[in-house]
Amino acid sequence: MDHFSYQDGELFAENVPVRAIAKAQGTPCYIYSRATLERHYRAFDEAVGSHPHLICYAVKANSNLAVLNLLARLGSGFDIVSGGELARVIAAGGDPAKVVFSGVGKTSAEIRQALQAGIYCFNVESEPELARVNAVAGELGQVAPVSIRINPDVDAGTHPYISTGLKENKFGIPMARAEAVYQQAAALPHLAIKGVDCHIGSQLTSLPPFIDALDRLLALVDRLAALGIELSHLDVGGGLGVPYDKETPPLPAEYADALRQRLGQRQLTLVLEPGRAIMANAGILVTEVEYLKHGDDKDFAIVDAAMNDLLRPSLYAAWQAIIPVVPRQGEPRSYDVVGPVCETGDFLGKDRPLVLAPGDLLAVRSAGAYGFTMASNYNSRPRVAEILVDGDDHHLVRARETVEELWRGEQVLP
Ligand SMILES: Cc1ncc(COP(=O)(O)O)c(C=O)c1O
Ligand SMILES: N[C@@H](CCCC[NH3+])C(=O)O
Repeated sequence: MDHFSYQDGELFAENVPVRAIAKAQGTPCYIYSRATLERHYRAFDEAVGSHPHLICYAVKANSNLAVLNLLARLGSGFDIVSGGELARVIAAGGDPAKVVFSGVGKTSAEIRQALQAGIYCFNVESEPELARVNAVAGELGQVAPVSIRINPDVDAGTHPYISTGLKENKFGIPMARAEAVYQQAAALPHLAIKGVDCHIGSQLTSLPPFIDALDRLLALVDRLAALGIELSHLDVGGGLGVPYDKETPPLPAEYADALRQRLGQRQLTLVLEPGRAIMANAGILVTEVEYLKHGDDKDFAIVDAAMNDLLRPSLYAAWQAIIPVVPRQGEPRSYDVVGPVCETGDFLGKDRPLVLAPGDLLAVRSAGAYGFTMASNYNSRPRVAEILVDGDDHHLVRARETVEELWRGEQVLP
């Protein structure tokens, strides 16, 4: 359930007609629902319940400051993958002491920034990174909290570009090296071992891969304890999928129950890094039909949003529902919904049965995660506005870029 629904023949975001927002703010625009994102966060938090836990929302899914601020106010921690994301979390009022730092390519400057901010833990992804974190912490006279990200070699059964827990993927340290790397970490003076981490991929729609990975991690926790290395937390990453179409992923409650059962009596703090499951269905992308073009083989609806605004369909052949903001009566035609960008791969959806006229508004659903954050300025297109709906109100939480902003910092030769 989300808070985008038809009432009186038109699409509403919570209690506000989408048409009114588009009129006030122009199109394309992203619209987020506060009620939906808060409900999703609480679903995770309540599902883990009394077991000690920290939910570290994956900032890459949607890093709008207003979104981060709402999550911070609910008590959320954050999973970051760059110094830029850390800066956004802090700017939004997030608590650095609830931040985990993932990613295979942390620079020395980013490690320094995170140590100075006082983050909860680094999820270390390689042996050279372990040495680097130790060295930077030493320069600062600090001890860095670390977990090792283990690559458990589990098939997440998702799109190959977003599968991260297989041996051939760049992420984490192979299980076969795990004990040796923990022993190295234990011997380094500027590291404090806190936990173990994994993240096997995104948009997972069934429990077994999560459970399989968790079981492998728990076995490692026991082997480490036998070596005298005690961990205080276990980070299972993110990855819980959402229904874009007919998928039936487990609900946060089922997912968290399954994790808790596996943990049994162990008092390891459970860290979760959900991104998509919190934000995807808390957002839509609204776009206007500019032209209808009827070819010999195809009908095209040319809209004002494009692959630079929402990349998922082009990049992963991802399917997202496209619905009219004000449905019309009539016989549907099968449209490819395409943008103005000069690429054949620029489409938001293919073969969509729709009744359309130029000027109509369409909403691409499930666009709250990996929508705006993956947007670019390709074709010199300014990034679009983001609006947050809160009950009867809507707030512009990021203004549409101006074309002048696109060349800020650029110069011609004197
Ligand atoms: C390390 C890490 N944690 C968390 C996430 C969030 O994943 P999702 O949005 O699928 O929950 C990702 C992205 O896949 C990730 O790479
Ligand atoms: N960007 C991806 C998810 C990747 C997750 C990042 N580790 C998507 O849109 O589905």
